Parts: sequence; C-alpha cells; structure tokens
Amino acid sequence: MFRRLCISFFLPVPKLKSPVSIQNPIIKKHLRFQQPLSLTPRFFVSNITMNHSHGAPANKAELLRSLEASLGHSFDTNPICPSPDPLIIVISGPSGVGKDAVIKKLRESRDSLHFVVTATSRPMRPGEENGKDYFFVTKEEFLTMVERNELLEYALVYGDYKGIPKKQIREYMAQGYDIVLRVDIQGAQTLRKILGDSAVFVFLVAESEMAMVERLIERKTESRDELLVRIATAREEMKHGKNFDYVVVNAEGKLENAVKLVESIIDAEKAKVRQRTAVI
Ligand SMILES: Nc1ncnc2c1ncn2[C@@H]1O[C@H](COP(=O)(O)OP(=O)(O)OP(=O)(O)O)[C@@H](O)[C@H]1O
Repeated sequence: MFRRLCISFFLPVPKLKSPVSIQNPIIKKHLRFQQPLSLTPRFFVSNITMNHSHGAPANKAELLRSLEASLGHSFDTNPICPSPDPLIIVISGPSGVGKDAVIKKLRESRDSLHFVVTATSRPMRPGEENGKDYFFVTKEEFLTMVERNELLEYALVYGDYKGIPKKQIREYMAQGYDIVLRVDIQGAQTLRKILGDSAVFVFLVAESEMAMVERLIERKTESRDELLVRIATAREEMKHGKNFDYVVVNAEGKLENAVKLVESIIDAEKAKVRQRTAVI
C-alpha cells in the first residue's frame, strides 16, 4: 500500500487546463481518490482572494484550509517515505588495496555506520585495544561461540580464528545503524551465500597490480616471502570481482575519491524503492 503511495507520488501529474475533461483517462486515474467529478470540480470553485499580479493566493494558510475542505480531508504531515532499512555493507578486496584506509576515512565522515569489530583467537599485538581493533578471545571461547551459533561467519586465518559476532550486528541494526563488514574475499563469498542480495557487496581494487604491490611494499608489514604469497593470492582473488555488486577503484593518491564513491553507493542503496532487508 505504502509502495503504491510512493510510486504514485512520483508519477507525473498532468497539468490541468480548465475546463477538466473527465474523458481523459490519465486525469481520471489521478483523480480517483477525489470527490466524484462534476464538470466543474469543487476545488476549482474558490472564494479565496488571489494576488492578481502573480496568480498566487493572498493567504497560504487560508488556501490550505480551503483545499482541505474541498478535498474532505486534511493533508498528511507524516513522512511520505518511511526511514530506510538498516543496510549491511560488505567491503572486500585483495590484500593491500586499501580496505582499512577506506574504512578509516568512512569512520571519520559517517557516524550512522557501525564498523563491526571481529572476534579473534589471535593474541593481542602491542598498540591494539580489546573491543576496538578486535574482540580478543581464547581459542576455547571462540569455539564455544561457534557451537552456540553466535557467529555470522568465521574462518581460520594463518592458524587463528576470526569471526563476525551476530549479536553486535543485531544490536546496532536495532538502533538504526548501517553495518560495515570488512572481510577478505573468501569471507565475502561466504557472506554472499548467507546474506544473498540482502547486503551490498563492494569490491575494492587498486588501479593496477603494480600499484597494489607498491602499496604493500611501502606498508612494510610483510616479508619478501609473505609478499609473494599475498600477490599470488590477490591474482586469484581478482577473479571473484563479478560476485560483487559494485567495484570501487582506489587509485594512488585518490583515497578521497574512493571513499566518496563508497558513500555514494550507500546513499543510492538507502534511496532504493526496493530495499535490501537483511535478517541476522
Ligand atoms: N589511494 C591510496 N593511495 C596511496 N596509498 C594508499 C591508498 N589507499 C591505501 N593506501 C596505503 O596502502 C597501504 C595498504 O592499505 P590498507 O592497509 O588499507 O590495505 P588493506 O586492503 O586493508 O590490506 P590488508 O587486507 O592486507 O589488511 C597502506 O599503507 C595505506 O595507507
């Protein structure tokens, strides 16, 4: 019912040239909720004083009341469209494309987003904060969460478990937040199977393989051998781009553009008539 209301709101309403032709099917359709039409519809009869120089009413409030009286009901002040559903945004891409960098900027610019904190069984590194970077749990605690079906998705990454707690997503969605999940490509594939089209999947890429490798080198967090593994993995991962909804190029020195594009994707998704509705 509401969708019909929204759609009809956006339909072009034909300009009525008096006198009204009730033979015109388009006019008939658009006036189907009005009073039965007579050749001289009631709302054409007005005793409101008009400003003759501009054809505008002398008194807006008075004209509103008169229109309401003619239509037989008052105008609705409720929002035409309800608030959009909370959205789940999955951001993924090969290692070193800039997922963390994009998310860091998004965090600064949008406070309507909740960035899910992953649970991990890996030990805390210096400078990391429990509950901010990860939820650090023991392997036993992690496996208990798995048993209790508390994780949306989990994986064993280089000997450590990583998983997405469902409770956190539910709590923030209930408060109206949009949810951002940052996962590797395998994680995105698993989430696609679980969430289908109910979430939006964004594939982040560098402008070229060279740019991506240079970025990884400059980051100085991997050894030469680790770099070789990451590059080989990235080559495989690039083939999965077609399973995503959007691809965003994070070009060298153009981080802001990539962030803006992700923001536009979120805005466009929120304005969709047919919303994605994720149930966790
Ligand atoms: N548009 C850009 N231009 C230049 N440098 C960038 C850009 N985007 C990210 N970087 C830099 O590239 C490096 C890799 O980025 P980041 O750590 O965000 O990648 P990632 O995709 O999260 O990697 P991983 O999956 O391995 O954690 C970082 O040093 C980051 O500051």
